[in-house]
Amino acid sequence: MAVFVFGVFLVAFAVISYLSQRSKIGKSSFRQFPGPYQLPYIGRIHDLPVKYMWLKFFEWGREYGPVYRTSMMGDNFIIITDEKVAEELLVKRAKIYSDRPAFTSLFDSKGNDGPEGHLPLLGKNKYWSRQRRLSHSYLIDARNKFYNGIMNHEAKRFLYRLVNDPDNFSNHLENMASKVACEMAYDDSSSSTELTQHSLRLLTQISPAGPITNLATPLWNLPLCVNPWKRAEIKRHDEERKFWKGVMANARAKWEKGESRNCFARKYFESQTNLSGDGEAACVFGMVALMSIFTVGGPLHYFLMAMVLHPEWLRKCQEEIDEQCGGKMPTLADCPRLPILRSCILETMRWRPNIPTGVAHEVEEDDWYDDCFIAKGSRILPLEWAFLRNPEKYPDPENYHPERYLSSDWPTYREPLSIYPNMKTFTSFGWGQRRCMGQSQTQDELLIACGALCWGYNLKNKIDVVTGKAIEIDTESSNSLLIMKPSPFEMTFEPRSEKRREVMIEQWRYAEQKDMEAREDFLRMARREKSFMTARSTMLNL
Ligand code: HEM
Repeated sequence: MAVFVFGVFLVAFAVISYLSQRSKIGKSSFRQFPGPYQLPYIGRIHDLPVKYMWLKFFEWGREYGPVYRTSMMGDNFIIITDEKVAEELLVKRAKIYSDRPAFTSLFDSKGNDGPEGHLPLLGKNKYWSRQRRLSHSYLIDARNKFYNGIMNHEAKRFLYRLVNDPDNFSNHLENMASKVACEMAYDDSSSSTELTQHSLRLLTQISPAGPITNLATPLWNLPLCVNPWKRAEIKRHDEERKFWKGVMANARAKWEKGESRNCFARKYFESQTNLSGDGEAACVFGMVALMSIFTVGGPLHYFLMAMVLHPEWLRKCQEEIDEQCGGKMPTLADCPRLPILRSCILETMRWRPNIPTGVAHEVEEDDWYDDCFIAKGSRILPLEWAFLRNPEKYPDPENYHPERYLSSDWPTYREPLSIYPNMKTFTSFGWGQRRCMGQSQTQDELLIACGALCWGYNLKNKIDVVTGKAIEIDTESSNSLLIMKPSPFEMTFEPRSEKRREVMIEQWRYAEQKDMEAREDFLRMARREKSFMTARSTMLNL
């Protein structure tokens, strides 16, 4: 019976959406964008591979031009493959191009029913606007006041872990990013592993390669008793909220005892905000923390890969660091003197972009571009993979060329090298009012982490013990989630010298000891102050 009802529903839905699409387009005397022939309702969903979907979009871009249309399951898509068009629509016309499309396999992803959602996925509503403003100001504050120390500390831990357990590098680098995020949000990194797990579950849930309901969207509306996807999402959703609210409650308890150091939670408890309460704040900080794991982890994986494949660039980074940082691990203060390192990082992110499909915006009103009609509700996809493979801006785009930022022979070269290249205008961070808020954090964290890796290690292919030959790395194989990460690969981390190995061990032991002492000193002071305040108020009440 359920299958019959579902079948009727599907057919009715297909007919209605086909007719409404036709009537809308028919109403307009304007041209339509070119694009592949669309089948009623399903559009071209059958052409889109779940794996590496961006490659198909890229191929269509070559066939149909810089802006083309397609559709899937009743949703219209406008795919942009030229950054000038993205600039025109998503930045200059941001007023109507800053909404987000709904994610079918999440409950109320746009936040129409309340504020406790996922900030990057919220529609353009009052919750998004206040949460964005708040997190933006907290991230700036963290950059100015305290995250440098956290990043340095975690980079030292990372290098130390690689000395002892190099084969597990992928987990170590994600854990480093997660610990930085947890410290920034809660002054407590003990939940970093759990945060990473929640990140992966959410990322899977919203990616085309996740549950089938992301593509076969009508399945999401089946009754709960025959809907395993919705039941799984209820579980994931509840566990995620329980986790976020749990860490927030711990942060509040710590703050109430006066034992919380600089972090987002403390700033929130101490200031007036227009959030609705701890529940909303828990979601904002949880989400910002969660956003920083795979976004930083992906480029770090690819940086390692690039350095193994291009030892000449590793050597150049090492020479630059040795000359400019006085034999020490680089810090943010060294950034202006490290253009080669910055170029290698940026080129890594161009060569293997983190979010290759880009993140879709939704247009709120009917609009026209170049005489072509864009219907209200269309999803606008700025195809990042295509922007970063534009041969005019990035000659020989398939290959790794950090020199494109270092030599005036290349179109992307810009002076002074103490400032450029940087990530400020890099398209990967999105567009207009929805542009990423983590760009500075990414730039700083990658500089510290990649700088530390080059300073500490020679990065090489792993040698097969049987054949004695180098194990090749497949640079094209990756996950197919919204945030890209390479398929597992092997490599060798060889300390640059025995002395450097000892320094990496010693500097972590020292940093760990100092961190423990700083925490204990802070606690001692906090407790002393608290007992002083208690005694004072008792005296005043006498
Ligand atoms: C390589 C690193 C990163 C890349 C490539 C990246 C990319 C993006 C992109 C493409 C968007 C959507 C922009 C749009 O809709 O036009 C976005 C949004 C966002 N990013 Fe990032 N991101 C990165 C790192 C981070 C980090 C570390 C954080 C954490 C602080 C972060 C927090 C956010 C937030 C909160 C949004 C939502 C903005 C909104 O919807 O208003 N991102 N990011």
